[in-house]
Amino acid sequence: MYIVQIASECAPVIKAGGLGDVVYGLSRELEIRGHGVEIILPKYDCMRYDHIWGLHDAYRDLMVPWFDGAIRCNVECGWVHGRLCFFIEPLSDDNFFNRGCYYGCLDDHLRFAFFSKAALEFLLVTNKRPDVIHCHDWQTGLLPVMLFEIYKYHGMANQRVSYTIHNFKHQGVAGANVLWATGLNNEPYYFTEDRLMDNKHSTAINFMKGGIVYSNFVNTVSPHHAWEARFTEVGCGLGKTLYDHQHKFGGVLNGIDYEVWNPVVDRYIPYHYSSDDLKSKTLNKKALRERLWLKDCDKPIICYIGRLDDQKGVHLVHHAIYYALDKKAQFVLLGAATEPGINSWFSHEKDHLDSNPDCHIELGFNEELSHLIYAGAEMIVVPSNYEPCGLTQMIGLKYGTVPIVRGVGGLVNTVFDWDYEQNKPQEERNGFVFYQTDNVAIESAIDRAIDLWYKSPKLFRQLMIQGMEYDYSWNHPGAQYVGIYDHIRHK
Ligand SMILES: Nc1ncnc2c1ncn2[C@@H]1O[C@H](COP(=O)(O)OP(=O)(O)O[C@H]2O[C@H](CO)[C@@H](O)[C@H](O)[C@H]2O)[C@@H](O)[C@H]1O
Repeated sequence: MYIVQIASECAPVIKAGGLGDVVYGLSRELEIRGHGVEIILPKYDCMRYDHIWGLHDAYRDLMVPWFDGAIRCNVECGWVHGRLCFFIEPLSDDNFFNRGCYYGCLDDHLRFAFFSKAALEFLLVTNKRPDVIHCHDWQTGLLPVMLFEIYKYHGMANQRVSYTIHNFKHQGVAGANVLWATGLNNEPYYFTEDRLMDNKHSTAINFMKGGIVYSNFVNTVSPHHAWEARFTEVGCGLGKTLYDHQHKFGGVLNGIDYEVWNPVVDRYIPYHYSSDDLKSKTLNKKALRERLWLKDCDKPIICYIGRLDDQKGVHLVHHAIYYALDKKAQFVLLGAATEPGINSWFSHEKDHLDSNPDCHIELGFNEELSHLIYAGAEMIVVPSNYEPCGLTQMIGLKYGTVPIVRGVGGLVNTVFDWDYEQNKPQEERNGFVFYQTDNVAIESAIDRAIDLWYKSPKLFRQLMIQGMEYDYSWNHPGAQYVGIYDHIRHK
């Protein structure tokens, strides 16, 4: 099959969070399975050019219709760790992707509507006719709308779209001007409940809803979150739309790329190790302490790695820091906040804890450091309010870093409580799970983990090894996506 992934991120060249990991890891798995894969991305000024090999012109002067005129684009292509990527660069005063950031601009809806339109134009004029176009998140939600309402009539009638939702919170809710910009000119036609009209604001359109309505198959990134999105408030207003389209909606658990996230081969950690040899994990712990100026002592290290965002349960992350320190553990946090309030809150905590020899707070995005933290820490907290899949607990498992998670979304599908899991025997349990959102809930899970570390080191070690032996690679999800592609191709 010939598959084109269209997304706003692809790790490690463009990565703000887990979306980037998934686009890269899934593409690699599909290639291993013998399929042809290309990836179309925006050409941001701030992407990691050092991860692109052989960047060169692929198409010049691509004219992309936009409002009453057109925007001229160049398309460049190069290899990102073996994956063929096309980067779209619009050349207009809008400067859509030359802003020193990936997201967070007031006109994000226009930036990514344009990107989706440009990606389709590029496929059209270069005669690329993929069997499946795989779109991701709200940024590309309008792409299937444009494909089936416009491009289908210009020679792209056989293309099918698979649409993956990584986060229901950000849906791309915008005014009608986007319709005019993208050539979806018939406003009354699109402004209906069964098409693009936002379920909460009847004067707005919703990109993600468009993706759900128009794509041939829609999925979110774990089976449990697929259920939550339909039946609870975490669908953020799209539950009814998902219900109406339930025949083509499901949950596919993400994988982890074990070429990138694997302590046996990880190129960012000083000591490689596997479940047979955990001594080298201790050497990484020492290296982590040296790097972050933490005291060398007989305490476990608990970490948090992730965006600092309401979704991630920042109040519990904050509480976990002080609670862990109180319970004779060290704490390392690596995170970036886009919201100014959360950013200044954690900056304040960083200043406050700066001289504490048991704690390090690193604010910002640092891919390399994240690998050393996964390798050096013994526990990772993931106290999310909601979590479509969650990659950090799966990476933690692979590195023998025991997850302490809140039982929501994909965390339910991947972490099984050492003490209380009913459906797995003791030798298949791999972490600690709590359910409520209050401090007491996370405290009791942290207590159980720290107690096991101090009082029963052999059992803690066994728990680490059990986690490392889980297979959360792309192997299984890769097969599921191929099944989906096959299904929609033959419909
Ligand atoms: N400051 C930092 N420095 C370095 N690395 C950092 C970092 N902050 C985060 N990361 C890395 O980014 C990734 C985050 O993965 P998450 O599963 O938490 O994704 P996120 O919530 O962004 O995405 C959404 O999409 C993913 C993919 O589908 C879903 O798993 C998830 O539930 C959903 O919310 C991990 O690889 C992590 O190591």
